Amino acid sequence: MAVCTVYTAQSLNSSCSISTPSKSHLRFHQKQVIFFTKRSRNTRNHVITCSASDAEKTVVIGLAADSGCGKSTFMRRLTSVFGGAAEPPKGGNPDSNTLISDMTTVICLDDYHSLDRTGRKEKGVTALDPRANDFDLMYEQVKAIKDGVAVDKPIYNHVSGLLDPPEVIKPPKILVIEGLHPMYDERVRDLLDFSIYLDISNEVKFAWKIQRDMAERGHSLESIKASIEARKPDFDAYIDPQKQYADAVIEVLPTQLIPDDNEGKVLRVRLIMKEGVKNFNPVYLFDEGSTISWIPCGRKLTCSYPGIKFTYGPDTYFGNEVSVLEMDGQFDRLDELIYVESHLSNLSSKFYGEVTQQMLKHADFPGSNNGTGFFQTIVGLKIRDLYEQIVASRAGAPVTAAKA
Ligand SMILES: Nc1ncnc2c1ncn2[C@@H]1O[C@H](COP(=O)(O)OP(=O)(O)OP(=O)(O)O)[C@@H](O)[C@H]1O
Ligand SMILES: O=C(CO)[C@H](O)[C@H](O)COP(=O)(O)O
Repeated sequence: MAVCTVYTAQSLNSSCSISTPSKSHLRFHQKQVIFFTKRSRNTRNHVITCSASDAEKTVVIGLAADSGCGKSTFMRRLTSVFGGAAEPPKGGNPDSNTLISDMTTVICLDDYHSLDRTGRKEKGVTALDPRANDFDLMYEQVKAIKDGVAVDKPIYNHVSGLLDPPEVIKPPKILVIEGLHPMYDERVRDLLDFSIYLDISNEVKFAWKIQRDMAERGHSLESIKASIEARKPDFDAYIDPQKQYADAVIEVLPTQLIPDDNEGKVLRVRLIMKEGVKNFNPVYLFDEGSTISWIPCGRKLTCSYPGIKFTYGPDTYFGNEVSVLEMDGQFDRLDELIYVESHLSNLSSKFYGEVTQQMLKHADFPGSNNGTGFFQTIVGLKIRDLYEQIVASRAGAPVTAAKA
């Protein structure tokens, strides 16, 4: 008996084909709703390909980071740039990890855990281990969404530690896949139009974990230390290496402005931007390509100890040419951020002061007084610009026939 799945096409122009062992290659022109047999053990060798017209294809963004490293906060800043509030699917599983707004759908890759909490314990693997994740399904579903086809995505329930029944994800304008492994599998990586890695140094990760898990969740210092230590080998093996593939990396380190600081409160944040990425022009300070060091604490920016220092310049990162914008220190007054903003170029803002406006709007989010919030907001604007460029270039280009 064949297993049937309903795929709803986003676009009236979606073009689909199915190749089966018996009927070599059938093509469909999509009208509204299509019923297809899904590739399964019972329908061996059925391959279904279905794509929206190029102009309507979903733009896919990857955001990688370890747990507790600011992905949700970044996503809230990003969706705000697009103007809408993101909410879980209406009427769905209350423990869904998905967030939907007018323009964006954010899915959490934890939903592709193939082993639930008990399964991982029995097999002695962590959630970071590729063996605990279903990359084939992740690839098939992200590809389907990119091609304009809705999917039944599983849900990993963080409350129960179980895999819940799936939820339908319809193709949005922008799909963000966030989690531990968006750039781990080459097939998934190739689907990304832009990728970001949040690289939080161990010292800072520890400080944030203590703040959240001790203060907000009642965990003990020892248990937090033990959990970080237990994850570290797999983090080093499977998560950290993904940063080499990212188009932008936000690196968060302890400050260099306070000698031997180990509090992790004042941060040095580096925005590492790959050169030559399609539809992405790195931000620069004063003079593109030059090496600049700037302490803006004068008449226009209030700085208390230890002050603020910006640096900017070209560098290499995993063999790639990059531009790096760095901010060490923190802002005293967010409204004065406009002074810094006005010295940066290629921000992709739509009006003078947009970065400052976004920062003021979310002044209560973690990291709003330092480079984490500032650079996350800038990357949000760059993603909006990338999306608009992709859409504009598709609109200008002749519609290509879908490939089977
Ligand atoms: N920029 C920041 N500055 C200070 N603390 C931060 C910052 N970003 C995140 N945090 C701390 O880390 C915690 C986790 O942040 P967030 O929920 O955004 O991370 P996450 O990667 O989505 O976590 P998880 O994967 O566990 O859901 C926050 O509650 C806060 O304590
Ligand atoms: O690394 C993680 C990503 O968020 C989680 O630890 C993983 O998803 C397992 O979740 P839980 O601890 O709720 O079972």
